[in-house]
Amino acid sequence: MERSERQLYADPVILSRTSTYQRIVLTQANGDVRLFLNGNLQFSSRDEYRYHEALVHPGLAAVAAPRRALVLGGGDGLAVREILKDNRVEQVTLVDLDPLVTELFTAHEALAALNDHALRSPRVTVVNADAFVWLEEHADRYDFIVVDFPDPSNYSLGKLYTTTFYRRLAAHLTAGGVVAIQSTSPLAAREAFWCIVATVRDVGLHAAPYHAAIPSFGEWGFVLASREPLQAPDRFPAALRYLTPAIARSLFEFPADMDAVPVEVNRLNNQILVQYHTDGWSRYAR
Ligand SMILES: NCCCCNCCCNCCCN
Repeated sequence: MERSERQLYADPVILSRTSTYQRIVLTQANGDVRLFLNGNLQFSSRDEYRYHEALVHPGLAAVAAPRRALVLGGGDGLAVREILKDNRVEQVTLVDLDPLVTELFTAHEALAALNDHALRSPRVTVVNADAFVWLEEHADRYDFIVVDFPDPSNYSLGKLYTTTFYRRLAAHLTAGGVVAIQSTSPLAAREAFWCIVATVRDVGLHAAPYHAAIPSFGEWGFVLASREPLQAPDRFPAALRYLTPAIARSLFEFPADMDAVPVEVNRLNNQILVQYHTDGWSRYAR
């Protein structure tokens, strides 16, 4: 790694690799491990439990009998770790583009420890493929689907937030199934967040937006998509550090500064992307 690249990261770099798809960098300082893909933060080990509990458990708790789960993106295995806490789930399929990421989080002892060795579980199957193509080429249905991609900051990622993608997702849902989507920041990227909500609704799914405070990310947003409106969650696995049913219910309330704004729908031929700015706020752009 060149000195100029090292200077991009606040903490010492402990691992850097270039895969076919992206630059993968891990930093560590005072026990805080951070993953960056193409320079964009994906998690901080100090607070990732908040993000992954919020991403997984409200949606999973809303499924009556979740036997089969699918995770798209999330090659770090942290969302899979959360799903495995629910004993009702028998099988999890993880589809992540980059074999180098899933290998690192399976075989590198310190990294696999972060996901409780979830990717080595006999309940988990890891597939390395482009989720956009994989959904079109496979027919299986799932009770619970997690969408954990990086934010839609370029054309290749933007296609994973379009009506085309959400229609493909809907075709893989069982009748009472639920999709949980990481949806960028409703505060720092307000239009991009509500664009995801509008795009899910445009394909005929119910969308339940919610948000959580993740110190390393800021205020963060998620969307539950389903065929029928969902009941509020009333039960979670015992081993959580952040969520309780009462806290989860409060996350579905939006204060005025994050509330819905008029937005367009994101289509494959009209992508709305997030542009990061150095002031920490993002813009909504084409
Ligand atoms: N303020 C910058 C925050 C950037 C957060 N980027 C979102 C990453 C979403 N995917 C995370 C993958 C973790 N399993």
